[in-house]
Amino acid sequence: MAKFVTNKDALIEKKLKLAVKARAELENAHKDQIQTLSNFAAKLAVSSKGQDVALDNLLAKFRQALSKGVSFDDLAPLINTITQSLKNQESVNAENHQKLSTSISDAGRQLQKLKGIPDDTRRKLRNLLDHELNEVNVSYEFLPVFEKLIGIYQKVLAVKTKVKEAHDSTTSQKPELASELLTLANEITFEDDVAKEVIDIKTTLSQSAEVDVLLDCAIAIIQIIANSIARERQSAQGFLVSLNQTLEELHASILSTTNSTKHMSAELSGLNKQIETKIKLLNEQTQKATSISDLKELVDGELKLLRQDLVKREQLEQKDKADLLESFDQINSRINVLETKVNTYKKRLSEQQFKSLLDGLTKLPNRAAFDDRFSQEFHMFEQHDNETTLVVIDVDFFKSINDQYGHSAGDKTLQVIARALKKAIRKSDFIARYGGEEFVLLMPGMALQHAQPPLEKIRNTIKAIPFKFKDKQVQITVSLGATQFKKGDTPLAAFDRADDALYEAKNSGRDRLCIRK
Ligand SMILES: Nc1nc2c(ncn2[C@@H]2O[C@H](COP(=O)(O)OP(=O)(O)OP(=O)(O)O)[C@@H](O)[C@H]2O)c(=O)[nH]1
Repeated sequence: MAKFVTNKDALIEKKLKLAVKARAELENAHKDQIQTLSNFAAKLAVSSKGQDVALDNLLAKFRQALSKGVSFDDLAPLINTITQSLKNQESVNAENHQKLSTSISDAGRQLQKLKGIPDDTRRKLRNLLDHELNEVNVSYEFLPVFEKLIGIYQKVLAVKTKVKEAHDSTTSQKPELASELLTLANEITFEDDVAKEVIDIKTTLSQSAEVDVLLDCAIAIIQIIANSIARERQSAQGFLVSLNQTLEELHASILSTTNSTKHMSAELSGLNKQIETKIKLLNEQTQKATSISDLKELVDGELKLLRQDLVKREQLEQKDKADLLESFDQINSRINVLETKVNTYKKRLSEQQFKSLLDGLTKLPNRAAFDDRFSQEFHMFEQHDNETTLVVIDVDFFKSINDQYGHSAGDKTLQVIARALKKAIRKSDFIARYGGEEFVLLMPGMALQHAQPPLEKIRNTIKAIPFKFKDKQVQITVSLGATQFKKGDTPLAAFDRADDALYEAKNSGRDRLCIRK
């Protein structure tokens, strides 16, 4: 019996041991599973960290629950929520993937539209957009595509920056230079045959301030001036040559007259001597004559000879006179020719001088003429206290006329305004084009206090001109700044005062007259 019991106990003990071992193995397996699950949750948390804060929190909670040994039943709702959140994340990821693909594609296509991309870069870009981008399935695969696209962008940028730098260095803007050249073009009076060329240059200058364009214009202006100087020099040389020729002819005429006169007088004195000798001989012979008939015969013969000599002498004298007269006539006509030539040249010179004081466009006196007259009037004021009003007149918004209707419309406007100004002032006043769209008016003998009505009249006259551009009625106004010479002034101070008054007129709304005492 004891043996039976022992055997039974041993069996139970064995079974128990087996059961304990199995339980331990089960517990270990469970532990392993929990560990694996925990590791998985940790990995998941790391890999999806930052995508969604709620998912991050859920996964952290899950790992905590696992490490605390919460039962699977308690974990089930958490796992459900996580699964749902992961699903949501999936669709967000798919959407992001699509967005990323579209934005890479858009960026690339935009780049493709640029001109001047090197061929191999353009090829790489095409391949990236047409193939490589389509092969991307998961977001991280975008990274190499991105890198390539950025590389292409950098290359294109480098090419474009170089081109722009080169472009910038040659096409920098110099508006002050443009305006100086325009003033120069306005001040020089050109011959009619280059007028069109000058208008074109002025149009270009008013539309562009790029250094390249300015250089072209400057060269064109220099060429026109050089041609005009060459023409002038040629004509001066021509004049000198013909003057020289005429002088030589004159010299030759005088010389030949003197020679022939000398020759004639030698012939005449020879003839006179001959006549004298004959008379002397006749005298001697008459004294020697013995009879009247001898005498008669002798005298007759000698008288005949003498008459011949006298006729010859008379002829010689007449010829001498005629030659002399003819020669004087010749000299006279040559002198006349010379005089005409000199007069023509003198006239031409004075015309040139006059021309250089006239503004080519408006035909009003130019700035040089104004400066001259201004200092004269100022001098008169200093000497005689002559009351003189000085006015600066500027066309309002003139630039916009050029911009909207073209430079030649602007030129025409200036001509019309200049004519109107000239007509509106007194005979004793002096108006000049100071430059651009600015005019200056000197009113000698006019006190500032009396100048207002005529100046307002001028302003209204200009305002009333019915300008029409491109079939559009356009009103053009001017602003005026006026002052009067006063004791202790310098010309510059007076001018600055008028200019300040103009500035005030411009700043207070234009189309008005402002006065500075
Ligand atoms: N057509 C033409 N334009 C000229 C001439 N001389 C100067 N200009 C232009 O006149 C314009 C003057 O412009 P701004 O000085 O800005 O003055 P504005 O447009 O009249 O404006 P405000 O004076 O301020 O009322 C510039 O665009 C010059 O290019 C010229 O002889 N003919």
